[in-house]
Amino acid sequence: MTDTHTEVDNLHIISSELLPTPTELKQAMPLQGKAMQTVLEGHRAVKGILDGEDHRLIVVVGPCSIHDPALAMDYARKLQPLAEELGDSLKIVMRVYFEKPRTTVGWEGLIYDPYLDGSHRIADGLKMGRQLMLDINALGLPIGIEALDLISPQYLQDLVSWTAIGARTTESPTHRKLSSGISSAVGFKNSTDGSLTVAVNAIRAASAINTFISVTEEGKVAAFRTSGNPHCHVILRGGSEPNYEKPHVEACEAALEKAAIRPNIMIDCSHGNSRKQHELQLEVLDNVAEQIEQGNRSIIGVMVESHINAGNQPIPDDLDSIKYGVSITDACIDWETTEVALRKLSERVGPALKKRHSTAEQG
Ligand SMILES: O=C[C@H](O)[C@H](O)COP(=O)(O)O
Ligand SMILES: C=C(OP(=O)(O)O)C(=O)O
Repeated sequence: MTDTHTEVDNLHIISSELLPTPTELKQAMPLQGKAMQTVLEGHRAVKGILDGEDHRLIVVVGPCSIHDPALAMDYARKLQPLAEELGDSLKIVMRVYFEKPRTTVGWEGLIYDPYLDGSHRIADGLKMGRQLMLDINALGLPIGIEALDLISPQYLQDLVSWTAIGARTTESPTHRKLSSGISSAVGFKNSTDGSLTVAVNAIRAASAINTFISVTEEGKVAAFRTSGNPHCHVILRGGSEPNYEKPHVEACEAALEKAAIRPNIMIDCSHGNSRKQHELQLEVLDNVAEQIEQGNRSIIGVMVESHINAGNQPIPDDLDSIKYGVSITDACIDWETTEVALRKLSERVGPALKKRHSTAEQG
């Protein structure tokens, strides 16, 4: 502790460890070449969809959490050709979630605990995370994350094409301020109890000018002033009951219109909407496709939790016995199911998306 330490502060701090600065990490692992092009194109496409200039549907798909970079690359190598194949109708963004918000306690993701053993080697987690994000972007596959920690974006956010604020933090003023300065589009989930108002309020807050305290890329504390993020949208993820069907979507449209916010809605097929049963994501996806076929104009994207193999597993005591390609957080659908589901989605919504775009242009 420093010499400003008194007998009444830091009572519960056991230790602290300096981390590399964001500049140090970025200089060692710079964003350049194809990876840079992927992020630029990812921003452009996602924002174009939210602005109604690009007819496609955003599909944020991938593991609930990343626990093994090599495995994440195996998944990315499967997803990238599919993203290219379906690129006329779907803008596929890989879920690369490595900060996990827990309801109480549990493994907190690759950045906070990269070795899955409670050692919390954050410096290694940041390095592993940045390298993985560079590698996925270098394949031409854009990345979506959940922004949970308020400082880690300085290390990683340049690699992100779409950002979520989770159900547990949408009401948090500091996450709203952070979002107002994030360069990518940001989706706000409804809260875990199903409340939509917090997400609508979050968009209002994040699109406004804000000031917040954080660290600079050189690791100094600074007050950051933001211009507000014009590309925010709602994510309906269900609560105690699902909220993806037409009446929920219409209620969400009305709430957004009342708040003078462009009605852009993403449907999370997982979480409360699947009642945490991974196979039920397919029913949600079918329902969304039907809504779009029937003329829905506000659904701009879907989220799907998918991995190489289905289901989930607890983290075993013996880490060598962890099952390959299976989630260690929420259960996911497997790759084969994902591939079929996304092809079917593309086939079903492709013509309807083009039609809604051309009628919007005429109108
Ligand atoms: O998406 C993952 C989980 O739903 C979220 O992190 C909460 O997990 P928990 O309720 O298992 O802690
Ligand atoms: C934690 C997540 O979702 P939610 O915030 O909706 O619970 C998630 O998408 O990983």
